[in-house]
Amino acid sequence: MFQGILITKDDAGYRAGLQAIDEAVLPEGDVTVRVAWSTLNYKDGLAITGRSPVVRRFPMIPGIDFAGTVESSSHPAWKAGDQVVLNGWGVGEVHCGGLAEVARVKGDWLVRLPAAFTTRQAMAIGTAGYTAMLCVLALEKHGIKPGDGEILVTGANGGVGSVAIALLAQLGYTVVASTGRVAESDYLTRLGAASVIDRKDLSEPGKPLGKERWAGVVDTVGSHTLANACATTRYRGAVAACGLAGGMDFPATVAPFILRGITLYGIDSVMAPQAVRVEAWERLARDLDGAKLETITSEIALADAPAVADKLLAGQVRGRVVVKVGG
Ligand SMILES: C=CC(=O)SCCNC(=O)CCNC(=O)[C@H](O)C(C)(C)COP(=O)(O)OP(=O)(O)OC[C@H]1O[C@@H](n2cnc3c(N)ncnc32)[C@H](O)[C@@H]1OP(=O)(O)O
Ligand SMILES: NC(=O)C1=CN([C@@H]2O[C@H](COP(=O)(O)OP(=O)(O)OC[C@H]3O[C@@H](n4cnc5c(N)ncnc54)[C@H](O)[C@@H]3O)[C@@H](O)[C@H]2O)C=CC1
Repeated sequence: MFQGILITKDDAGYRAGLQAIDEAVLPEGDVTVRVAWSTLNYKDGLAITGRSPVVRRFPMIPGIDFAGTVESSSHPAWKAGDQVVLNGWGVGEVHCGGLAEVARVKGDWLVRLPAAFTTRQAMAIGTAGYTAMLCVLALEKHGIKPGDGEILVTGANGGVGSVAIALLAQLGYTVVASTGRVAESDYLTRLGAASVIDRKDLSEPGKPLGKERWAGVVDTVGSHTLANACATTRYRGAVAACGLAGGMDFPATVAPFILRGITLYGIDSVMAPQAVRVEAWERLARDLDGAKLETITSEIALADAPAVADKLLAGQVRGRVVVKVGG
C-alpha cells in the first residue's frame, strides 16, 4: 500500500481525496518510480474537480507530471536509482499519475532529470513550465528575435504565463503581461515583464483586425483573448496557443491569417515527441533563472491537493505549485 490522491466516480458521485492505495491499482508499465515531487497544473485542477472530462478511467491517480527515482525497471534505458521526469503521455488521464508515492509507467515516456535541476525544481517547472518553453521555441523557430517588438503573454500570473515571462525576459524579449490581477504587477515586472495590461483589454468580443502591436504571442487563455491577440499581431508575426483558461472556443475570423500572414501555432505538451521534450528541458536548464523559478513557486502537501485544485481553477493561485510527495 502507498499514499496518494485517488479519484473515483460511481453512483455516489465524483470524489478525490488522499488515501492508502493498493499496488493493484497501478497500471502495467516497465518502470516503477518512487515519486519525490509532483505539481498542480490547470489540467490537474480539471481532473481533481471533475470540471472537464480529463480523467478517462476510474479509479485514477491524478497528476500529469512527476519527478522521482527509479525503483525498478525492465526497460533498457533505466535502472534503479536513476532520477527521472515525466510530463503527459495521458498520465493522470488514462494512466495513473504523479500525485502518489509510487508511479508505474512506460520507460519510453521518461526523460532523464537534467543535471541543472533537483527533482523539486523540475516540478516547479512542471508541465506548465515545459509548455511555456515549447511556446518560446515555436516563436523562436518562427524567426522572432529579441528587438523585433513586443511579445504578449496572456494568463500571465499563472504557471505557464509566469515561466514564459521569465524565459522571454532572460532571452532579451520585450514582454507585455496580460493579467486579471493588475495589483500583482510588481510580481510580473520582477519576473521580467516590461509592462502589464488588464486582461479586459483582450477578453471582450473584438474586431476582425485591430492595430498591429505584437511581434509574437504566448496565449494560455483561448476564446476572445486568443481571437483578439491574433487580430492585433503584426504582419507575419506568430501566436503560440496552448491554453483554454478563458474558454475552449475560438471566435475569430480569417482576416489576420489572410491579410497579415500571421501564423497560429498549436502547442501540445502531452504527446510531444521525445526529441522535442529533450530539447525543451535542455533549454529550460540553459535559459530559466533558478532564482526567479523559486520566487514563483509555492509548496503544498499531498493532502492539500484537492483544496488547492479548486483555488487554481478560481484563478486564486499565483505561479507554480509543487506538491511534496516523498521529497
Ligand atoms: C496539459 C494539457 C492541458 O492542459 S490541455 C487542457 C485541458 N484539457 C481539456 O480541458 C480537455 C477536456 N476534454 C474535453 O473537454 C472533451 O474531451 C473534448 C471537448 C476535447 C471532446 O469532447 P467530445 O465529447 O466532443 O468528444 P470525445 O471526448 O468523444 O473525443 C473525440 C475524439 O477526440 C479524442 N480526444 C479526446 N480528448 C483528447 C485529448 N485530450 N487528446 C487527444 N485526443 C482526445 C477522443 O479520443 C476521440 O477520438 P476517437 O478517435 O474517436 O477516439
Ligand atoms: N497545450 C498543452 O499541452 C498545455 C496546456 N496548458 C493550458 O494552459 C493554460 C494555463 O495553464 P496553467 O498555467 O497551468 O494554469 P494556471 O491556473 O496556473 O494559469 C491560468 C491563468 O489564467 C488566468 N485566467 C483564468 N481565467 C481567465 C480568463 N477568463 N481570462 C484571462 N485569464 C484567465 C488565471 O487567473 C491564471 O492566472 C490552461 O488552460 C492549461 O490547460 C497547460 C499546460 C500544457
